[in-house]
Amino acid sequence: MISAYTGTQVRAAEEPLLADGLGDVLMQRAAHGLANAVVNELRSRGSRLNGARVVVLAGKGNNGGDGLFAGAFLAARGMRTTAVLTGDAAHQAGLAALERAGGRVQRLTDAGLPDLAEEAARADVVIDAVLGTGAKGGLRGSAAALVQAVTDAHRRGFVVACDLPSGVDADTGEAAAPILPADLTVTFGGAKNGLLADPGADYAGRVLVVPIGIEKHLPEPSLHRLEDADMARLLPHPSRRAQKYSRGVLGVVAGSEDYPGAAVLACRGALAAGVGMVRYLGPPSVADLVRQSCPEVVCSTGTVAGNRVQAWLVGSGLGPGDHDQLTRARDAIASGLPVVADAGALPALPAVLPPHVVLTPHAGELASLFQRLGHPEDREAVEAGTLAAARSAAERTGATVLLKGATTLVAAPQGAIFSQADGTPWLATAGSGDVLAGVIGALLAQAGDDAGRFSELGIFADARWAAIAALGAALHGQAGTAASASVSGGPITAGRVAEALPEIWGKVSMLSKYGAWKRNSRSQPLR
Ligand SMILES: NC(=O)C1=CN([C@@H]2O[C@H](COP(=O)(O)OP(=O)(O)OC[C@H]3O[C@@H](n4cnc5c(N)ncnc54)[C@H](O)[C@@H]3O)[C@@H](O)[C@H]2O)[C@@H](O)CC1
Ligand SMILES: [K+]
Repeated sequence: MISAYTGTQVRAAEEPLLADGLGDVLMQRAAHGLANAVVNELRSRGSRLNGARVVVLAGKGNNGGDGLFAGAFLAARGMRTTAVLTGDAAHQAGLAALERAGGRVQRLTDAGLPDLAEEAARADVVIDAVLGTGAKGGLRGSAAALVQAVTDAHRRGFVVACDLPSGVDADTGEAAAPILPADLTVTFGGAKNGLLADPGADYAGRVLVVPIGIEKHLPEPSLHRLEDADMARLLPHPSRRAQKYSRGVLGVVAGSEDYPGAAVLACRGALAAGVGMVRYLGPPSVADLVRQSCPEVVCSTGTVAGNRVQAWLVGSGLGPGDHDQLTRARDAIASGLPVVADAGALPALPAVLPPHVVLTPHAGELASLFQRLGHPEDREAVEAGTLAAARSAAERTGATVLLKGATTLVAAPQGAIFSQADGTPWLATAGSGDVLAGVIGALLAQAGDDAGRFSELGIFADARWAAIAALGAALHGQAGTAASASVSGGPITAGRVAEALPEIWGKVSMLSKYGAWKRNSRSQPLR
């Protein structure tokens, strides 16, 4: 599991070491990690180290200090290193080290700005060390103008952000333009929340965490990302004596005369995600289409109360006029069973919900939900602060909220947050969300009552609903990526995502089987 922290949490973890006079040591470790990452990146690109041109944009705080010391390491390895001091001051020891190692120092002035921007654009590596966790707001003045000019220029090299791209808020992922998009962010002590939430993640590139010795002082992380090994442990597996009912039955209330395909795609997503059985409830014409497309699904026009299931999926492909379907959606919520509530169900639900209801809005739907709750926010505001929006929606509704996007965030009402970014932009295609709802519904039906499986990973009680939704987002994202890879990175349809999912499930599960094999391989043979 990848853990992330607010800037404040990381700074608090540094405190005991700073109190012991180890501030310089921490900075050396950070700078060394940064310089190593630059060297590795140059090597992996087949570039020569000796003579490589490095430009360090250095602010006046400790982030600039990290950048200057890293520049000193690189200059000592024979790289032509220039530090551009963007503020009215600079970290003195870092500056001295850089100069001792043979680096050049330039102070940023309005007159010199075009030449310095040109030098950065021509460099093999630009290190962005202007602002770190101590920043208040974004870049200003000539530093902002320089970063804008370097961003606009046709660059030949790559950009490495020191701790985080300057202008990204470490705690929230909010982005104050201009920001130099990084190819790689080297972050110290622990990942920052803002690197794993949009829009900050847009600027971070790959994220590398460099340990600096504060790790044992870090508190509980404020954000988690499931990795394959976690997924392997969380994915349900049928017991030897399983039968279809014991494996979990999902009831699906989706699709309408106007959007019948949503029902089919939701059912296909659920069937691909290991559920024992899918029961579909909806209008006769949609039920007919579901029967033809997915003969495995048991269809009826009945009521929620008349169908025995372990979880419900409601809302995909429903409009405000679909009264019978919306009544079923509300009945499903009232049943007390786990529910994934998507799309058309979102405006029709009670204002206060339990954590085992998982809402799956995109940014526009979340903005509408806020308006309905009397807290007007527009889509742009949600997109500008996805972490805060997801968290606030979960707090206000009491439900688990999954906010769809390039980075999908899942917020539990008690505060746990998961961030998954396993997908491809090709997943932004009609019907993709219906498949996702199906996958999450299937997981709720199979794993909802298995709290122990989650507590083994330190995910307790009501946070498990968020973990299930994050697991669904990860499977769906990986399936989309695999589907696109199977057509050499080309476009995909939602149906292909469902088709690709069982193999992703199998591959991820092999990780846990491999773990079991390793354990067995150390034990005595049976005969
Ligand atoms: N505290 C420590 O011991 C360590 C800190 N580290 C580095 O230090 C960074 C944090 O350092 P600082 O607390 O000095 O903060 P920053 O380096 O993020 O910058 C804050 C400095 O810039 C000024 N400033 C704040 N907002 C600004 C803005 N919008 N525009 C222009 N100037 C602004 C502040 O007055 C302050 O001088 C981390 O991100 C990390 O890179 C690492 O060296 C590891 C150890
Ligand atoms: K930075």
